[in-house]
Amino acid sequence: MANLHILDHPLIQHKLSLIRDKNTGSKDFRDLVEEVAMLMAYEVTRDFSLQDVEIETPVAMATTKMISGRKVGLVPILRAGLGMVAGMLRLIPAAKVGHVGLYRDPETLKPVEYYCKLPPDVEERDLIVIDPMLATGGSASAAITFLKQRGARNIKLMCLIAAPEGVEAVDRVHPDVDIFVAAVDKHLNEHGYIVPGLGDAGDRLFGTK
Ligand SMILES: O=P(O)(O)OC[C@H]1O[C@H](OP(=O)(O)OP(=O)(O)O)[C@H](O)[C@@H]1O
Ligand SMILES: O=c1cc[nH]c(=O)[nH]1
Ligand SMILES: [Mg+2]
Repeated sequence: MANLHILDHPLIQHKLSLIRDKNTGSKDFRDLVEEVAMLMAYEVTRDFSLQDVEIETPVAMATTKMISGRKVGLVPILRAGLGMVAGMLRLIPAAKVGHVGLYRDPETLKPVEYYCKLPPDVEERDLIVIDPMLATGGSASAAITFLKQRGARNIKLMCLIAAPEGVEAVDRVHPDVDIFVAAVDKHLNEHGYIVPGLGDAGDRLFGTK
């Protein structure tokens, strides 16, 4: 699939194994999710354009490069997407953060919206939707649809772990969206959980359950 990018850097894969381990407690889980999000941000921003700038080093004038004026927005899907925000802001500190609150109904597995607060100029920004888990794809698809309804056009999706079903679902509804993941797992189980996955990302981040 042309718009699926699997980020297989050794540091990302090593940390993802620790995140998956059921014996990793909430504090380490949070730290690792933040670190992996930061490492993934490095790849997700690879296509940012550069412009020449003139600077004076202690030795000479130089023509060098800086990121050109695109504005960036991060859009975590609540709750679990919050765990990835701080790591991404370490690399993209000028980004504004919008929040979309969705939970997945445990019976129907359909997303239910409960919150949406976005930067006012969302249509001018390059948006990165973030959520650790892409399972059926319902939540990510719904979040991207909200953003498009509010005028956003340039949207990427970044998740730690995806199920093949979720990648296909997002690609079917939003073929214009590039999807960045650290791993595509085997399948979903009968409760809609990714196998082998990491369990419930929100519960593991925040110690609920
Ligand atoms: O691809 P889907 O089938 O929609 O599932 C993925 C969604 O499920 C999880 O959220 P959850 O509903 O558990 O909410 P939470 O983050 O508040 O725990 C996860 O963080 C995604 O948002
Ligand atoms: O495996 C899954 C699927 C949905 N949400 C999670 O947190 N984990
Ligand atoms: Mg959850």
